Amino acid sequence: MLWCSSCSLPRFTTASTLYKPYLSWAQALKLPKVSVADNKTRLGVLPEGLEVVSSQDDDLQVIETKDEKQEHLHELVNGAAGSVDKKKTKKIPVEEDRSFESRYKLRNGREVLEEKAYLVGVERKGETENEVGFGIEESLKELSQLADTAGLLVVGSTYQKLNSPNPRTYFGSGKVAEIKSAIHALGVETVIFDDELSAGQLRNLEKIFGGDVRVCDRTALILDIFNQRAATHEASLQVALAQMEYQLPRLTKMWTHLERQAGGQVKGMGEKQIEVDKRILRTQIGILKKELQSVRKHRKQYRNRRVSVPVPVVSLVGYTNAGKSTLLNQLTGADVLAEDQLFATLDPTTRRVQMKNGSEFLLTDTVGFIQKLPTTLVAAFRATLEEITESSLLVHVVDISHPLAQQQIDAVDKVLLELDVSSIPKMMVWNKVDRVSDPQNLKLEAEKRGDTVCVSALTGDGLQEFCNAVQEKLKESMVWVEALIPFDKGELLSTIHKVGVVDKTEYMANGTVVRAHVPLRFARLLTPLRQLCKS
Ligand SMILES: Nc1nc2c(ncn2[C@@H]2O[C@H](COP(=O)(O)OP(=O)(O)OP(=O)(O)O)[C@@H](O)[C@H]2O)c(=O)[nH]1
Ligand SMILES: [Mg+2]
Repeated sequence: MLWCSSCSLPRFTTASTLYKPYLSWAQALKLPKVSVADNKTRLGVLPEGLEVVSSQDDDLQVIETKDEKQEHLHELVNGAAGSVDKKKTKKIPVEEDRSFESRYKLRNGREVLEEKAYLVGVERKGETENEVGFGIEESLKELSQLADTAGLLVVGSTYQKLNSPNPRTYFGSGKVAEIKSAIHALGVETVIFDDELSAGQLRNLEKIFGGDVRVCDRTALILDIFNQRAATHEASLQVALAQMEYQLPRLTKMWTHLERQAGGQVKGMGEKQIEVDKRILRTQIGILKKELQSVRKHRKQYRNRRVSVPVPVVSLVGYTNAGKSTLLNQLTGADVLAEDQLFATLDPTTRRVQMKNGSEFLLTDTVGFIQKLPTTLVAAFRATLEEITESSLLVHVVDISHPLAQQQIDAVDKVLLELDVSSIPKMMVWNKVDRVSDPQNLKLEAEKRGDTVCVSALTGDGLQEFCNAVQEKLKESMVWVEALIPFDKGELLSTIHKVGVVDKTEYMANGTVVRAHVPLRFARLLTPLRQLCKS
């Protein structure tokens, strides 16, 4: 994760040339961004190996005595020393003796040292789970996966029961002190909160934790992942927009250090600077929105062209990591990136699925959802998600082998509600059945529910049933027609086979009688031929 060198906010890099307002401290040092062995040492990865940039000799020692120090730290955190509460501070399982070398990861073609991260969450008093049913430990586990996806190394986590967060520091002073001693003992570089923090909370916590320790929240982490993964121009623009909208309210008080430096004699100087910064950011937001509009216009034209052949569009939606891209790849031979990480897909990909009976539908893979999805992101991705709103059928893909499958379903339904797609027919796919202990029983349960199919996108099990179910479901949004197609209009007949669901064809002396479900727009085209059939 990169950080702004002049303020306490995460620095979001982006492919967009429009947005490069800040330098990270690593860039300021003209070094590839790497992590630190403790709070003072800065290391640069050079082709020849490690170079210690810090001039302090004792920093060198820290690296050499790493294992010893690590042991000592474990003692500290596990309660042998220091004030860390054994019950509430839990180490997320990581390899105990992860060597210094193994912390190196290849990212964007460059070897970098993983930053050490510490996770912090809150359990509301009287609530054992949040609004979509995630308990605090489950939510922290997911946060840990997010951190891993972002390239961070989670070394510990903690949570506390609270009535309501402290407006200044989120937690009370006792808990903040406890976190401080834990993160210093572990040599943590980034503290990640599971809930959104205000600008003031971010600044105050960084001040208390001191040194180079950075504080961020779940939203910033997700934005960072999206930023790393945005592959197309449109995705980069959307993420940049979401990042700026996230930063705008957090600029408050960023410049108050100017007033302090001037001995308080230039009161209001910080205020003015905030206004200037906000204006610059707003201007950049405006430029980005315009650029996005033009990119979207272009995409819409392309989509309209596609719509002129009325092949039904089926959209895959679902929780991140449910297996949407794997399903698309299996059915269409596409090579969309599918991996065991969160938010592997950001851009919608559409491919044609051809059935054995000649029917076709277009299958669209979309960005995955997650609980506590930042509203700024939902808004930024609304245009991409337009693909969903214009589809004939939504297929909700669920990782049924996940212990929190039901909670994930609820979280997806919540986002779908925000997108206002209730009028579009929906069906459910229980994916990853190869990982459940009793697939037969699961299949019976799915049958009982209706509109639910069990598949394994990985092994291909159940894919034929899935396609059949999609066709049945698509019929709901189509109209029934009976038409006489003259023999010289053979191409029309093949289009009916492609875009509709044909029930029966009968060859007559003057043409072919076809009985089928077809999309409404196409049925209108067939009106004269339907009359022929009746006469
Ligand atoms: N065992 C098993 N693993 C699967 C199956 N389907 C997908 N996976 C694995 O689950 C992981 C996530 O799959 P993706 O297809 O990337 O999931 P996604 O829903 O597209 O995820 P996002 O793009 O992050 O929203 C990958 O490691 C897949 O190999 C399945 O049916 N069985
Ligand atoms: Mg995907």
